[in-house]
Amino acid sequence: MLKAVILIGGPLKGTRFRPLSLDIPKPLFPVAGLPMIQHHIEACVNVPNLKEILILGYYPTSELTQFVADMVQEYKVNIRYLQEFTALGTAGGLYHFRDQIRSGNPEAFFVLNGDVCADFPLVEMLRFHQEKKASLVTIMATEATRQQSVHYGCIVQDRDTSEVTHYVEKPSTFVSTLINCGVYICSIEIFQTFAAVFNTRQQEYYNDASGNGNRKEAAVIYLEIDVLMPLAGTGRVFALQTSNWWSQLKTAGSAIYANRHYLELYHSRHMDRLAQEDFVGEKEKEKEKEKRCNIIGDVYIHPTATVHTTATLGPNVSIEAGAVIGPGVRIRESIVLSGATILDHSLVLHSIVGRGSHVGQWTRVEGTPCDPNPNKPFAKMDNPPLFNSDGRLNPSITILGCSVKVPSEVILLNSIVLPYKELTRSFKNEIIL
Ligand SMILES: Nc1nc2c(ncn2[C@@H]2O[C@H](COP(=O)(O)OP(=O)(O)O[C@H]3O[C@H](CO)[C@@H](O)[C@H](O)[C@@H]3O)[C@@H](O)[C@H]2O)c(=O)[nH]1
Repeated sequence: MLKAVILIGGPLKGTRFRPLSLDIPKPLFPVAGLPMIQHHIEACVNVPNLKEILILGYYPTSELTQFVADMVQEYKVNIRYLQEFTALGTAGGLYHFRDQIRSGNPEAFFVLNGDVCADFPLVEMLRFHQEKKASLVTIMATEATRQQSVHYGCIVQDRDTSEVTHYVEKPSTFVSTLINCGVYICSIEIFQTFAAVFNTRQQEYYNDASGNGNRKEAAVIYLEIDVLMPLAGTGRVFALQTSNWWSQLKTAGSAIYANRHYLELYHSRHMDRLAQEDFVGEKEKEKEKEKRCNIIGDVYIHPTATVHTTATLGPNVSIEAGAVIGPGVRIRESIVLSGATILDHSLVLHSIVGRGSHVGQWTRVEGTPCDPNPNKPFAKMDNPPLFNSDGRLNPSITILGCSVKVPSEVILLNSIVLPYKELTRSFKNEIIL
């Protein structure tokens, strides 16, 4: 039997996702029509013999209750949210909730960072992990560019055995272009390693009574620094390199990128989720066309959204529940959240329109894509800071927080608008507080 753990962190961790994480916990932000971590859950339920999914974080339980209930209903699998009493690090929660993870005697469990998106090769990882009899942990790994690799966990691997011989978490100088994707499968014996780290921590904690404020919280354990780094080179950690699509999902800009890739994955797994003509039977096609808007490429439209027949959506657009899209509207590479309204003939490009926001007529809402450099093989998304060194806003996607009002006939370019703001004019490269 197998289990899976999804690490979602807590409210303070989602700061780069503001203003979108102000009204919804970041792990529940919808990408391609599903809350971000529902994609993880879907990948997990497709693994044969996986009996339980535990979501670990330090968000208040009330923020996850409805989501967990919906997931249990949808996938008919045990799913629970376990709240850490404080941020315990990427392995502190695994150790703290060890009894819940070990109950039922699983042979192994997956650990997935909640802030990555991917075509998760979980079944392949399981097979690989089972072949490597000595393995305590198998890491999903991918190739990055030399420059970008240092922002990730870097892996040196024996090419013949796939053993991880050296591991450095976010090194200050180049180590390897093979990086940790934040997705693992662990044998149950890993808890002995966690226990050893925990006990050492306890000792350090009680030995350091200096009161100088440097005392580390005894229960905090980082999987990467406290477990993977010391285990590398002992023959107990392996890495499975994948060429599947993978990215971090740290910023709102990366949500647009993730949206595009998850929509693309629906081609092979969930054609029913894509608003396309292909899957309408020949006979119905003409009838359907009459009431459908114009769809270009991959588009997701929630069944409760209303889209005017003269609107044109796509490619790579998600329209969430209850959104209203007026006549002649054009939307590309964007996410329109629930209850938002886009009035007649407006244009939305590379943007996220927040929950319940309102965009007037003949208005242009436009951002700059933050895609990986297409000319560099293995390039990942950059996660640039909000401001560059001259104090200027780095061009990024345009984001409207929840319940923002944008008037008719204005242009909003590369801007971030905080929730509940009523704009009265055009803005360019600004954060509107
Ligand atoms: N439950 C819980 N989850 C946590 C905690 N701290 C972080 N997490 C979750 O663990 C994941 C990774 O945490 P970060 O601290 O943000 O690490 P990172 O910078 O993303 O780096 C990690 O992921 C990279 C791949 O995306 C890796 O390359 C890198 O080695 C490392 O594992 C995120 O989903 C985050 O929400 C915690 O205290 N408790």
